Amino acid sequence: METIAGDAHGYGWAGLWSAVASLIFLWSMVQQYVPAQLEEYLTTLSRRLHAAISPYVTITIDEHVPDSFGRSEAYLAAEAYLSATCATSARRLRADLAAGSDRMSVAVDDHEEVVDEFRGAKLWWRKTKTLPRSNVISWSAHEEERRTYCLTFHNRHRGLVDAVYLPHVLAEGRAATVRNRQRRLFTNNPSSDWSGWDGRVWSHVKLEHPSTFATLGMHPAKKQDIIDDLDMFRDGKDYYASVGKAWKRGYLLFGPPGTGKSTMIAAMANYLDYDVYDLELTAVKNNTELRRLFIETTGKSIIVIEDIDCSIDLTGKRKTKKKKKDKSSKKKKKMAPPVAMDEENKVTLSGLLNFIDGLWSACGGERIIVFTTNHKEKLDPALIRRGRMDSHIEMSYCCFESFKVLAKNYLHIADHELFHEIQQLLGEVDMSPADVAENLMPKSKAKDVDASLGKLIKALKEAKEEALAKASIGAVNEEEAEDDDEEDDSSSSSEEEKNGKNKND
Ligand SMILES: Nc1ncnc2c1ncn2[C@@H]1O[C@H](COP(=O)(O)OP(=O)(O)OP(=O)(O)O)[C@@H](O)[C@H]1O
Ligand SMILES: [Mg+2]
Repeated sequence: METIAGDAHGYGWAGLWSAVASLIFLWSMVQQYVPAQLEEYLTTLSRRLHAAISPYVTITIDEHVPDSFGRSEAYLAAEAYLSATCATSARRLRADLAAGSDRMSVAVDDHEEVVDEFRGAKLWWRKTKTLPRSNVISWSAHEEERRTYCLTFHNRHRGLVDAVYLPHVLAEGRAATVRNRQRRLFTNNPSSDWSGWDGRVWSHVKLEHPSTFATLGMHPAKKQDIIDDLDMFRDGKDYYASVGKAWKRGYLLFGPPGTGKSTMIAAMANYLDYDVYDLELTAVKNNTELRRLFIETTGKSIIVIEDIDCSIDLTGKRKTKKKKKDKSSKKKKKMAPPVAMDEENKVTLSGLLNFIDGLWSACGGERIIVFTTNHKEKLDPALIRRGRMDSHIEMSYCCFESFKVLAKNYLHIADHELFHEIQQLLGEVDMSPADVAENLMPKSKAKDVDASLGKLIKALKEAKEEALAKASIGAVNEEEAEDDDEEDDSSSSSEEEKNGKNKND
């Protein structure tokens, strides 16, 4: 009996399997040979029937939208929202490691359903995946599988979903994406690489600079002003919209080398949690390339052009129109690089101005633009006027307040008997925070505070002596120059007298 029953059972399973296999085979044949139009017609018909009898509404959000590269923003926001809010209720999840990231992101797996509740409404999210028709040859990876989120809810919640729930999903999803993202440091690729197989105009690495406002040596009041300014900007979306301004802000950081301009940019990026686009202008051939680079930046980013006075000729045409030929204009001409003549083959001042505040800056909000320079006076006033470079921040030589921050960073001390002497010396000598930091750096693992401070005092005294020596040499030279001038004057006047005499004669 047992054997027969076992046989009957076995035959039953085999029969079932062969039936299922035949059905699958039949379905694949039907899929292959039923014309696409008929399949579409049947789908539409079944949907209409369903809509006529069901009180539920379904909204679909596709992973890829036609005529656009990459995944749709709505899909990504929905995915991030579900991962952040209701993924824990899902039984099947999919973990992934985003390129260049350390963190695993977990999302709802294919064909999994999760339930969300919002203001008393129940909403069902289901992730579906459709495979391509087997007789369609696809060249693009994302055309092979199509994923879609289907949001289903009762018809009576339609108003709520349209007006409140979907904007909520978008906002929360975007916020979750920003929270989870690995911040990146982008640099522009030379345009010869833009036509490659991936055609990327920017390359990126992880942004891992440790600088923060806490470790930045600067006067506390000035630092607080900058932090307040950044807060205003970050939370100012509605304000900028209400005054009709693009949501962007320009900072000009100027000051001698080693005073912390680049360090400040990293601190800003860390504070705001923004990406950094380090734009190397010398690698950009013309204004068209500049526009393309700008268009391919994303929001929540800081676009940086370091040493703006050296990277490019930004003197514009204004200076060529000047015809004064006095001594000082000759000097200025020597300092400035040759003026761009061929606008098609060069980034020009007007191109950069467009980049900052023209049409191109309106193609997306929440961007900060930072220029750094050691020579503010060399820049065209049009480039740095308020409204373009809204805030001009001078990064100056190390003051006592900055020194205290550096001492805390490097030696973990807030006070010391040598501080008074250092305060006096810093009042008399110009030393950059970079040089002060270098002197404070302990020589060995065991921090010898006295030795480090002693080294700094020695360096400050040497710098003071050097400055005094330079000043006395300068004074001597000036005296000599004055004497020469006097001699010239007297000789020329005696010549004039002679000439006058001759003329009179
Ligand atoms: N204000 C500061 N606070 C803390 N560290 C600083 C500061 N300024 C300089 N440093 C230190 O000195 C180094 C050089 O500074 P940074 O590159 O920011 O100077 P910079 O102003 O950008 O100089 P450059 O004009 O040459 O580009 C930094 O790595 C940092 O360690
Ligand atoms: Mg720098």
